[in-house]
Amino acid sequence: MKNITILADSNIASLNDFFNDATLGQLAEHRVKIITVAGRDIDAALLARVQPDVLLIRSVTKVDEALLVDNNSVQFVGSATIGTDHVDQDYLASRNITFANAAGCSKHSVAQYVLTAVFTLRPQYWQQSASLTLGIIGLGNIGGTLAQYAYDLGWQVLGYDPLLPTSKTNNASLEQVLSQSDVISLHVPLTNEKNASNPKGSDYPTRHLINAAALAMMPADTMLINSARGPVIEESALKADIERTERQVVLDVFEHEPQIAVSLLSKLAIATPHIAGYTLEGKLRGTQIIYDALCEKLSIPPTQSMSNLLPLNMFLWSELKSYPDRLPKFYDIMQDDTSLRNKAVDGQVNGADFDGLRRDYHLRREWQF
Ligand SMILES: NC(=O)C1=CN([C@@H]2O[C@H](COP(=O)(O)OP(=O)(O)OC[C@H]3O[C@@H](n4cnc5c(N)ncnc54)[C@H](O)[C@@H]3O)[C@@H](O)[C@H]2O)C=CC1
Ligand SMILES: O=C(O)C(=O)[C@H](O)COP(=O)(O)O
Repeated sequence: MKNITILADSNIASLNDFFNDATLGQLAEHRVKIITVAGRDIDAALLARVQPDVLLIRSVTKVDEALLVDNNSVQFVGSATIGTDHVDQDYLASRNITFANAAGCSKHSVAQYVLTAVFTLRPQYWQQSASLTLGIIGLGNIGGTLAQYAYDLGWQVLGYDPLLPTSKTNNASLEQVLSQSDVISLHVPLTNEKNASNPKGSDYPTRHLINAAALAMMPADTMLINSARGPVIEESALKADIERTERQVVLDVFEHEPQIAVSLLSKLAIATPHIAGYTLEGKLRGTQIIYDALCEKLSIPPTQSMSNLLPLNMFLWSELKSYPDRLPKFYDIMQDDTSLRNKAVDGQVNGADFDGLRRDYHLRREWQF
C-alpha cells in the first residue's frame, strides 16, 4: 500500500470526487490524502513541510524554482486551467516532474461569456440584418470556438494568429483586425518577448500587445473584450484610450489582478472577476483532464468521469438564438459586474474581495451548442 499525498488548491471543482482511494487506488492500492489550501497560500514553506507527491493548482499559484526549492517529493503538477503562464515548465522538466494542464476545458464557457457581453451591450446584433465584423486575436481553442458561434450567427470574422496557418478564419493582419472590426476579442496566452535572457520567449509576445499604438488603430466605436490575461492590455494606455474615445471595454482579467483600481473600473462597460471560464462544465472538465493525466502517470485506468457528476443541462444555444430575450436567464452578466463594483472601497477592489467573489462564485451552466 502506497500513500499518495495531494496538495491542492481548494478552488478546484469536485476534488474529492476525482481524487480518492477508489478513483486512484483500485489497482495500485493507493491510499489518498488530500490537503486543500487557498491557491495563493500554497508557498515554499508549505511545500517543504507537507512534501506532497502531487500538487494540483489553478491559475493563482506560481510554480517555479522558488516554490519547489525545499521540496523533493513532488512528481506531478496538474493545473486545472487552460493558461500556463504561472508555471515554469522548463524548471519542472529539469526536475523530472510531470506537468499537465487542462487545454480547452472551458472553451465554450469563455466563448459564451464573450457573446453574452456583446449581446448585453449591443442587443441590435441579434438581428440577422446587422452585419457585424468580429475580430478575434488568437485562434486556438477559445478563439476557434468563438468563431464557430460567430459563423452560426451570420457574422463576419477577421482573425489573427501568426502561429497558425492562414485559413478561412485566420484571414487578417493584426492591423486589419484592429482597424476593421466592430468588436475585438482577445484569446491569446500571456507570453513574453524572446531575447538573450529569455530564449524560450515568443516571437509574437502578447504582453502589452494592446498598447497605445494598437488602441490608436481601433475606431472609437469598436468594442474591446479581454478574457485572456490582464497584461495583454497595457492598462495605463487603455485608461487614456477610454477617456479619449469613450470606447466600450469589457474586462474579465486585469493587469494588476487581483487588485483593481476604481479609476479603471469606473471606465469599463462591463467588469467581471476572472470568471469567464467559470461554468460547472468548464471547471469539472478542468479537474477531469488533470485527473486523467495523473492516472496516466500512475499507470492506472481512470474510473471517474464528470458525466457522473453533472446535473441535467437545460441550456440550449438553439433556444437562445430563437428567443434572445432569454439571455439573462442563460447568463446575467450584469449581476457579476455589479458584484464586482460593489466591492470597491477607498478607490479599489482589494485582492481578498476579488478572490472571494471567485471562490464563492455560483457556477453557471454551459449552453449546449
Ligand atoms: N478568463 C478566463 O476565465 C479564462 C482565460 N483563459 C485564457 O485564454 C487564453 C487562450 O485560451 P485557449 O484559446 O484555450 O488557448 P490556445 O492555446 O488553444 O490558443 C491560443 C492561441 O493564441 C495564439 N497566439 C499566441 N501568440 C499570439 C499572438 N501574439 N497573436 C495572436 N495569436 C497568438 C496561439 O497560436 C494559439 O492558437 C489562455 O492562455 C488563458 O490565458 C483561458 C480560460 C479561462
Ligand atoms: O483556465 C484558465 O486559464 C483560467 O483563467 C481559469 O478559468 C481561471 O483559473 P483560476 O483563476 O480559477 O485558477
